[in-house]
Amino acid sequence: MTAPQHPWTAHELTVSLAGRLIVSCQAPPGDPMRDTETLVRMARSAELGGGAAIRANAPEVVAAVTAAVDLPVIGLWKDGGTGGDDVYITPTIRHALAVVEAGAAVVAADAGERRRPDATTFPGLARAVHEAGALVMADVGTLAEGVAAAEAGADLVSTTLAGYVPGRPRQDGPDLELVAELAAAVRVPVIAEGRIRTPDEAAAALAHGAHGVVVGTAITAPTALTARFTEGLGAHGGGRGCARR
Ligand SMILES: CC(=O)N[C@H](C=O)[C@@H](O)[C@H](O)[C@H](O)COP(=O)(O)O
Repeated sequence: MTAPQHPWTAHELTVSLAGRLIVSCQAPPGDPMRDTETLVRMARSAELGGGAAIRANAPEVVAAVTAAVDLPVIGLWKDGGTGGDDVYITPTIRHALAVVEAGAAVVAADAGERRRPDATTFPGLARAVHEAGALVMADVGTLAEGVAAAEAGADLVSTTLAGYVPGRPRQDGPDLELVAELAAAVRVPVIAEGRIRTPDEAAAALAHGAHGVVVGTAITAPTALTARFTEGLGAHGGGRGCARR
């Protein structure tokens, strides 16, 4: 196994993320932004804007982003169904080691106990990633998952899956209650992630005990952001003088 290009210690990573922004540079399947060079440009913009780390999906993108920015890259590999029953964020040790091989300083992986394509468990995956020289971010959806992930050796616990897997309602904004509960329950840094739409919400996450915040859609997803505006216009009326409702 090749050693990662940026071998960060857990302590160094913790210090570098304190109170800071991690920018998730991803695009869904079929989106015009789902292109490695485009995602690299997003990552470089995020670095220029003061981001402290980049979150990126798939080995090819992780490798390209790692080569292009001077920040720690939190890599993942989405594979499989996204229906809530299956683990799709770095579901197996094979996926995790490919992300390490691509140069990620940190591997983000679903820490849940839902269905996986093989016999991988999150504790086994965390061990394998550590042995390969990288750190582990546990993507969790509930307090219990976060506590178990920290016990299993996760270096960071992130609220990535809150509202997307069973256990928590999906809110419009971030699940700040879960952030606070996790921060009180685990000793590793808690990262607030999921549906953070504004700088105020990012600051609120820190005030609720988050060590750092991940923002994706609100920074790097023009299709979703455009749809938010077009839906807003659709809901509140048409052009001048045009009463639509
Ligand atoms: C649930 C899931 O699969 N989340 C993914 C995890 O990598 C990404 O699709 C999100 O964009 C990321 O978590 C950041 O969240 P938001 O885009 O809401 O700021």
